Order: sequence, then structure tokens, then C-alpha cells
Amino acid sequence: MSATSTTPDGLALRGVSLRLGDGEEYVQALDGVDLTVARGEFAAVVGPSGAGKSSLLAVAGGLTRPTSGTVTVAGRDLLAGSRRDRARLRREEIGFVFQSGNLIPALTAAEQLVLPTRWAGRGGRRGPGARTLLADLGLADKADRRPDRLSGGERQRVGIARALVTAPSLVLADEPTASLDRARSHEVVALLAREARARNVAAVMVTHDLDVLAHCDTVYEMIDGRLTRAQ
Ligand SMILES: Nc1ncnc2c1ncn2[C@@H]1O[C@H](COP(=O)(O)OP(=O)(O)OP(=O)(O)O)[C@@H](O)[C@H]1O
Repeated sequence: MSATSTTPDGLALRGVSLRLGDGEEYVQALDGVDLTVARGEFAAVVGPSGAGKSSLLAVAGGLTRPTSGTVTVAGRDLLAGSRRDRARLRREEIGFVFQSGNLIPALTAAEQLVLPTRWAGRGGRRGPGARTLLADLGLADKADRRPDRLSGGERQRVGIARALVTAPSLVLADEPTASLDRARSHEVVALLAREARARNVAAVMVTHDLDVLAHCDTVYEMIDGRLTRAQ
């Protein structure tokens, strides 16, 4: 599937605008955004604070409804159907990676991966087993550790495993290197890039970290709610 296809199987935003606030006190957080990310493509979005990057991820992830425009993931309309339909589509097709892992303190690395698979409850399609996935991410000997016994980089790798465990079509990562040093940042983003390509997942990463852009296939810049291709 090419990045310019009209029926993409990754992520497609068309003419997406988002106005936040009400009355005269509004912000045009997204302004006519078009974005296509094919499966197996790793895209980065950079831009100044307040430019609309988090808003873009929230809309692409089905967490925020845009004021206008369309969003499709794996060819499915993310804005159609009931609230429950949309939540199911989100659980089945989208994995989220957060700034500092967002792991549940009481659960081991392997246990962190159980809840998303239960929630997704996918019929025929099954994701990789938790332990296989943790081993792929270099965490075979850490599967039974809780987050307080993992390093920052290891926690983030568990976060990536958790995002991939349902075999999603799309992974959205919000500043995944925010709490990591330079070496660990490269390691984590390289891993995310490798896994997205190997598993044929469309991936979008919002980052302030220009250092890690070399791992990405495409780079977009967001300024005042407008998105342009930078690389
Ligand atoms: N609930 C809200 N109501 C009104 N304005 C909002 C709301 N949430 C965000 N905004 C504004 O929308 C714009 C885009 O915010 P957004 O969080 O998407 O930017 P960002 O690029 O992710 O910033 P950062 O890099 O600082 O996280 C900003 O001007 C912000 O102040």
C-alpha cells in the first residue's frame, strides 16, 4: 500500500480541523490537516509547544472528535458508529505509547500486557503472546518484574510491548523519550521503528527530540495547527 493511496490501510486524516474552547475564546488547535501514514511507515511530528501535536494524536487515536474532517484507521471510519463501536475500533486497531510508560505499579511486565488483549477481545485476529513480545523487545528476563524494578528504558520498552500486543494497525507515541537520556532515547525509538516495520504497523510519534528523527521514514512539522511535510 503506497502512502498516497486513496484507501489506506494505515492512518488517514483528511481536512481535519479542531477548534477548542468556546465563544470568542477559541483556539484553532488543528487547521485543515491531511496526513497519510501507511502500514510499516514510521512518521514523526515535531513542532513548538502549543502547535497542536497532542491534539493531532488525540484525534488520530479517536480520543477527541474533530470539528470537521475524516479519520480512518485500517480503512475504518474512526468517527462513525456509536460510542461503543468507536471504543472497540480503538481497542482493536490502535496502540498507545505514553511519555513515561504509564505502567500499572502493581503488575509485572507480563501482566501489563494482559489487560489490552482482554479489552480488545478480538475474534479471529490474535496478537503475539506477551512473553514472546517481551523477549522480542529484549525483556525476556524481566517479564516477572514490576515497574519499580525496571529502568526507565525498560519501562518504556514494556510500554511499547503493551501497545503492540493486540496486533494493532496503528501505534501512536506521545513524546516516548521525554524521560530518557540520549542513549536510551535512541535505543527506544530504534526499537519502536524496527517493530513497527517488522509488524507492518503505521506509527506516528510526536517528539521534541530532533536527535531521534533519523529513525523515522517521514517527518512532519506542526505550526499553529497546520501540518507540513519536513522530510
Ligand atoms: N481544552 C482546551 N481548551 C482550549 N484550548 C486548548 C485546550 N487544550 C489545548 N488547547 C490549546 O490548543 C493548542 C494546541 O495544544 P496541543 O496540546 O495540541 O499542543 P502541543 O503541540 O501538543 O503542545 P506541547 O508540545 O506543549 O505538548 C494550544 O494553544 C493549547 O493551549
